[in-house]
Amino acid sequence: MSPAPQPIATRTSPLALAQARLVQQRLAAVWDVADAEAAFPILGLTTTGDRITDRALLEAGGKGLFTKELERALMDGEASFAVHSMKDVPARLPDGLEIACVLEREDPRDVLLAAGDAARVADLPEGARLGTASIRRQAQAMHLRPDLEPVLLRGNVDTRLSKLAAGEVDATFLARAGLRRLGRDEAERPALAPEEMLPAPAQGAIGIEIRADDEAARQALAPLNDLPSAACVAAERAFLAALDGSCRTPIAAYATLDGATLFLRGEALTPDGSHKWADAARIALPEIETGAAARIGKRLGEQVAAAGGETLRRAIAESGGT
Ligand SMILES: NCc1[nH]cc(CCC(=O)O)c1CC(=O)O
Repeated sequence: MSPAPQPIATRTSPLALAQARLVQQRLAAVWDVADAEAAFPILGLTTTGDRITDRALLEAGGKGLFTKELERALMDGEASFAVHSMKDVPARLPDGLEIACVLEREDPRDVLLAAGDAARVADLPEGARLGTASIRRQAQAMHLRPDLEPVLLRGNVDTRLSKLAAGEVDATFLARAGLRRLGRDEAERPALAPEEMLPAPAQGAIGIEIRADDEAARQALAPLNDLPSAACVAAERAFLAALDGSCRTPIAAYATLDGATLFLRGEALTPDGSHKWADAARIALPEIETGAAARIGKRLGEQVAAAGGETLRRAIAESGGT
């Protein structure tokens, strides 16, 4: 008798489906399963975040708009796994659920996509219309170029690219990881250096959530977990949690490992980009491990929060974070 199927819950955007398929293929390969769809069926779900297109409503909805329905499927036992872009996962998970696995991370950097092929923010024409729904990218770009005109650009990756091609905006930023997973040529445009645009916490990382008591799911995922990626993501998410915990605030963090030495950069900005607080830490870990990495992230987040003081607290409260 074959074991019970272990369904994979996912959003239904092209990127989310591509990521769920990737997890399905990896699971089938490591467990030598011939019929991947039978063993690990894909359960596509529409989330509140996919239904709402209005920014004000999105902000009122708060955290977890893109994850709640997938988590409900886990808790109800309809799914064994929920596949997420880790940057869309709130810093704190509901009780009884955990991220059991982080796949080896893709390039976490953003690419600039612009009419006229500007490769850097500095190369954009005066007053260019910058389309983004990301308050982080908007604040970081405005910090460098206060003359840019921000325009709300929503929709999935393909929609945004066609709006750029149609001239609705002059420039936008997208994560290289998402473009790569969608097989888009734009992925190979020059990536922005972290000094120019520090990525969102956990950008480029796929995480898989399970019920904490689901031993079969945890065991199935163990060979897929990439410890260095998990440690870097833990540091970045702890930085975010120390400051705010929402994905709609201008907060960026990027960790790398050189051997067991963790280098973490983090920053917070006001939404208009007028203020930026940045800091970094380079610390040798006793071993590559998420707990130690998270402690470094938390400490750096607290330092940046202290540096930002009341100005930063007010900016976070007003940008819809909590
Ligand atoms: N918020 C949407 C989202 N969530 C994850 C990615 C990209 C893939 C990743 O970061 O792993 C994107 C698109 C983008 O920001 O370009």
